Amino acid sequence: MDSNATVTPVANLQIHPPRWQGLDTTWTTAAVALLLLAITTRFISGFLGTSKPAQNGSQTVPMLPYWMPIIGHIPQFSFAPQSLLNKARDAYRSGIFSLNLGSTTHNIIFAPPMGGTLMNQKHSIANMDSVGKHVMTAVFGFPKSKASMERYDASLTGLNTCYKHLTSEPYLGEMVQSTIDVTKRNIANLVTFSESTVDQVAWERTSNAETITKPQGEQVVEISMMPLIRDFIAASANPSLIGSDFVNNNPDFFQDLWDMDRGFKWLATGLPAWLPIPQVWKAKIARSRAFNAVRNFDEVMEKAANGEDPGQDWQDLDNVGPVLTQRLKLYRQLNFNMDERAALDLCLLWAMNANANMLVFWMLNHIYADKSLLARLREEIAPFVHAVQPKQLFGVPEPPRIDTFDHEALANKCPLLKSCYIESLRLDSATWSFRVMQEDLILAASREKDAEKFLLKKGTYTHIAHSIHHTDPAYFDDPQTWRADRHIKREEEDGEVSVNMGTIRGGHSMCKGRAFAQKEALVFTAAFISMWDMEPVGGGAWKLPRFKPATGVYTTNDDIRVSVSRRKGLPEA
Ligand code: HEM
Repeated sequence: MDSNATVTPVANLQIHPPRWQGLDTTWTTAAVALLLLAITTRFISGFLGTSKPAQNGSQTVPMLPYWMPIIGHIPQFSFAPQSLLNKARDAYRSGIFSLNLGSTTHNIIFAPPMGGTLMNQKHSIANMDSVGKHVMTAVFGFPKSKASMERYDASLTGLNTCYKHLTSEPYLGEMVQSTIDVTKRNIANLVTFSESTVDQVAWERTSNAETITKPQGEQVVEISMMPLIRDFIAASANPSLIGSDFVNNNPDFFQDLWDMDRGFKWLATGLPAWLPIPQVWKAKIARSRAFNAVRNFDEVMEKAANGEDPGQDWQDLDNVGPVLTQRLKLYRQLNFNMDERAALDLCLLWAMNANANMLVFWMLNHIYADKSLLARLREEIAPFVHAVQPKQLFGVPEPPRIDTFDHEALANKCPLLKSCYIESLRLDSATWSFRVMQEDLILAASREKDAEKFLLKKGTYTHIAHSIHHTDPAYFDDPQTWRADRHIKREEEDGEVSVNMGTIRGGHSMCKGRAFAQKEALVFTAAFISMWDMEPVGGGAWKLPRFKPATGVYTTNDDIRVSVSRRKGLPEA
């Protein structure tokens, strides 16, 4: 041993456990405590959550057991909602269960009879007013002042009355005809085969279009299908609601609307824009631009109503649709300011575009993925939608066009097309209806005399989760498969064919635009398949994009590149 080495006296040696070892013990204790808490909570919530007898022969709504006090089902509901809901659907066959979300009770209904009864309740029993107001202010920018809120309350009945201009004749027919007129003009230019973006149409520019000349000389356009369909429909349907001037004067409006829709839940949180959360400020910037565009439109409408010149960009205000012209009268009557008008109209524009455009996108995916279905649909609609190839004049090739378009026949004489629409409502959307219980309400699980009855307590929240019913194997055979003719019923005696929604609701039953939505979906689908062929870029089987949850109809993050070409073999005009 080195004589210079210092010797540590053994008696003074103190052994300190390393710092990490102390932490380890704390973690282990915490983990054991957490585990015990979870097991106890699971046991107690399982016991307390069972259905118990309640007033007038009813029983309480059973609650799914959970593992954590206070937060309850929030973790599973946030990260894997569909599997949580499907598991609960299979466990509670009466059609109702409840969840604990942050110590508030949320009843989830998936049996159609209970859903229907709840939706038909008066506002004094079940309503969504508080949520509606929150969404209107946080998402659409309605002013929060007391005076604005009072005007909002005062307008609700009038706003509802205005919706008759969206749902009934002759207004509905006028809107559908206006959409057809624009679509007939636009569909010939779904893709223009222009190499330069300057010469392309708006929906091509947002879809990254590339013109390709094939070895045989045929030209095709490779393009992103989702923005193509979504933006084409926006440009072609919205003039029927808000007039052609608004659509022409605001070429970027719909991009802002999509950004807003993408950030919908972030806007709904009400978080301020200065927080370093990109989704919040992106959605707020988009909302602010979209809001200003609509506000400008509302100012122009007011000017025109006062007999003033609205300016040279606004010379076609007479084609603004019936709902908004009717709303203008209400706004003036109730002295609405421009911010209030803009928020309400922005909400309507969002409702018109957020679901319907994507629904057509999904329908077209299923249809083009199956060549035999595409051929059967083309045959079915041919008598009612005449796509023709005009004769070549003076050596100049003329693009094909649609000559006649019978939308009544599409709805009444094309069962396969209509069944495709219902099938996409069933499987390509996850709509959700929501009510706050203002009073106790007893709901029967079915229409049978001795059906089970459930008590929905005042102060709880009730949701109708349509998608849980739509994928319920007890109602739909092989529920996850999209089947084009699933909703066609053929009478045994006379072979008469009918197509109806059956128990499919999709929240659609409460949607004020449902009549228009169905008509436009049939019109757009018929227009696309009559005029254009689509193949996946690079050939091979069609790959369906993956769903991304949205506020209703699913959207997708997948970029589906398709090769679009003119349909061959159209009859000569
Ligand atoms: C297939 C496409 C569509 C689907 C799946 C759909 C779905 C829905 C749903 C689930 C609601 C909420 C219902 C509730 O729980 O109270 C709703 C409301 C609404 N929808 Fe639609 N919608 C579609 C198309 C449209 C279109 C094209 C328009 C406009 C032309 C429209 C206008 C409205 C309006 C104004 C409301 C609000 C009603 C209110 O304030 O009570 N919707 N829609």
